[in-house]
Amino acid sequence: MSAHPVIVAIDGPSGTGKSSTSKAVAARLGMGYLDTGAQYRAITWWMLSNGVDVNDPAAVAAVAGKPEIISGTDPLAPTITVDGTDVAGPIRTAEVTGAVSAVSAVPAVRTRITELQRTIAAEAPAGIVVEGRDIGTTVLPGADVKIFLTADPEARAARRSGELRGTAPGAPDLAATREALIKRDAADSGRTTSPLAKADDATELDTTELTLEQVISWVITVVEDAGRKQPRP
Ligand SMILES: Nc1ncnc2c1ncn2[C@@H]1O[C@H](COP(=O)(O)OP(=O)(O)OP(=O)(O)O)[C@@H](O)[C@H]1O
Ligand SMILES: Nc1ccn([C@H]2C[C@H](O)[C@@H](COP(=O)(O)O)O2)c(=O)n1
Repeated sequence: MSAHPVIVAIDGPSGTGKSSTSKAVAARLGMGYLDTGAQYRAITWWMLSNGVDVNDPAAVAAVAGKPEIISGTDPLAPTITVDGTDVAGPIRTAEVTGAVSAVSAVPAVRTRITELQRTIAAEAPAGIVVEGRDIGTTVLPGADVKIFLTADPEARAARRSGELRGTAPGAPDLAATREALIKRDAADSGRTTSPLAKADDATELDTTELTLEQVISWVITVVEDAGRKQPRP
């Protein structure tokens, strides 16, 4: 038996497979799952819905504490609400995707969301897989397992493009998708506060040539090894 519930941090750029991998690992190991990108999207959705200028950091900071964001951590049915409204669909629109990097760069937003993330992780009874951009570096620097997923932009764009074509008529083509994800990664890596970065003690896995199932199996092995290494109570 583990001394404490295992905490797993999975970071990386957009489209590297963080969500798909984290959900599957958490489901198979009976752990919780937290999509931190969904939280930043939720606060961005609230700003847009309330007429806040998302390109004005002071305006965003002034109201960052207002929305109540609640994340459900069942990996088989993750949920996200803002002030009681289910926003799982609306946070995936192009408008939110286009604004989320600006909103998530505001320090007051990061402080607020980081606090939520730490509380959720600390209260997860069976451990949790938390995925995002700064989990291993800033949110949970003491995580038991830290993984940083990468993949080349072509592979990531092809994955995203296929996904968008399946769900959105008139979705952008491969080149536009590639440009958009490179632009978002640059904004997320270039911000001053808690940028997208690999923690020094994270293990990097390039998923370009791997199937999703291969990535999931590799992560499960790493997590199980970490669980075995924990001191017995
Ligand atoms: N190794 C893989 N091989 C092929 N397709 C993959 C692989 N990993 C993930 N995918 C697919 O790529 C798409 C993007 O994956 P996912 O949403 O998990 O990435 P992400 O890193 O969480 O992205 P974001 O940060 O933008 O939310 C999904 O359609 C997923 O099924
Ligand atoms: N830990 C995190 C998670 C996400 N973000 C920001 C930056 C991303 O572009 C955006 C959306 O994330 P996605 O849904 O694509 O995973 O949220 C962040 O700053 N820190």
